[in-house]
Amino acid sequence: MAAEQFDKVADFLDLSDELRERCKWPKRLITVTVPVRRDDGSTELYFGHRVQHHLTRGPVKGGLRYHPAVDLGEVAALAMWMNWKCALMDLPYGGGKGGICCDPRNMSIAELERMTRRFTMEMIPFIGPETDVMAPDMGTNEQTMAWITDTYSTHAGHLEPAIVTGKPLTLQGSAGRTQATGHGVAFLASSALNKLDLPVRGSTAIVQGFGNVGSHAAQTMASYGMKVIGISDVNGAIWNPEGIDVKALKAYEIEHRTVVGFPGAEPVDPAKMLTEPCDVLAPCALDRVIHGDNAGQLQCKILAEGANGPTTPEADRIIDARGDIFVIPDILCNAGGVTVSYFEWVQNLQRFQWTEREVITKLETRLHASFEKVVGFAQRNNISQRTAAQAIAIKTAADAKAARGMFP
Ligand SMILES: NC(=O)C1=CN([C@@H]2O[C@H](COP(=O)(O)OP(=O)(O)OC[C@H]3O[C@@H](n4cnc5c(N)ncnc54)[C@H](O)[C@@H]3O)[C@@H](O)[C@H]2O)C=CC1
Ligand SMILES: O=C(O)CCC(=O)C(=O)O
Repeated sequence: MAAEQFDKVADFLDLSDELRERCKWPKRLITVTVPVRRDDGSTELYFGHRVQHHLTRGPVKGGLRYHPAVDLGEVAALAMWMNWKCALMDLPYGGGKGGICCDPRNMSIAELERMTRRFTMEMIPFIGPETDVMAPDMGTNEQTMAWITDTYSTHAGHLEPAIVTGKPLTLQGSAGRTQATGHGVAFLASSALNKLDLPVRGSTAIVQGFGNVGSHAAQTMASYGMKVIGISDVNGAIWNPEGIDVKALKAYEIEHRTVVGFPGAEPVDPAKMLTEPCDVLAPCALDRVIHGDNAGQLQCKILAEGANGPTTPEADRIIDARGDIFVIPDILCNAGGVTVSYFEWVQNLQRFQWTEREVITKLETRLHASFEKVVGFAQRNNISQRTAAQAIAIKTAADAKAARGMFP
């Protein structure tokens, strides 16, 4: 998907063959084996990957994912998208992504800690505040980042907070980082409603996924007065046409580790939920959930892509031909996370702390500017908003490569 999208945009930009090759292929692909002692005394081997797409514009930045579907190809695609996301948001970074093929839901906290520390040790030659700065993604969280900070800092002989972002506040994490991605999704969904002259208050939303991104997107949408009528997670989906009490759902989910069974809503088929009528559909979990078989049935006005890669190229073609859905493409829609990660890294390098209000204000200013840039570019060139976002980003990256010159 990432390569197909790239080729389309490279054609649009008329990139030279040399720049096309240099922009498309990742700089470094690293795979390590991670032996982990399980709690029962046995040892299991996991495969960990980190792909550093480009270092042309600065250190690479991007999350670390723990999921059974992780493989090198997936990580490479996610690293390429991170590259465009950072360029679109004008962050001084290239893109990177990492992952370990494992099922974190079937591992104890002690096993997760041992796996994270061993992976970090294997990565030490390749990461650093000026080369590669990881952050949370699916299946990882601020605790994972704390273990990475500790392992790296122990090796360095001093605390190195800028080695990762998305850390706990006690380890110089940034105010606002935990909610940043979901906040950005909701903020941009409300910007899109404004663009379409639809009222924000009382508009309806369906959110797939209730993890870091989905739960904060839903909570922020609810705080804007939007009605979140459907929410799903890996175990199932729930529905309430009057609007789900998202705060109460969060408390329920913390206790039960699922949204299923929440007393303030009815169960609904998770696949069918995606094609129900609503103003905003926000896929905030997996990739490729909007595909050739359901794109024609979508009844949303706005598709706010909180997840990375939720829409296949085939679905894109169907949505483009329909012309009645306002797409906020992933590299813009979920860029709130990496933007506040950048703020965290800057604060860490300066040994300085900003308030949550400062962080959120700076975040919204950047998101608003990029949103307007993408929507305007798409309109002027009569292209989709995904192609517009990627074109702006790929041109930025290609111009930086060209400015640095060709090979020595
Ligand atoms: N955490 C972050 O700051 C950022 C995350 N993203 C992307 O957002 C997406 C979600 O990431 P996080 O929220 O961090 O992960 P998470 O691990 O915190 O939550 C994932 C959620 O997806 C749900 N889920 C898994 N399989 C599902 C299925 N088949 N149907 C419905 N729900 C399902 C899980 O139950 C959980 O609620 C990923 O694509 C990630 O790459 C993008 C930008 C930043
Ligand atoms: O916060 C970051 O550095 C990266 C977040 C991420 O992995 C993403 O935007 O997909």
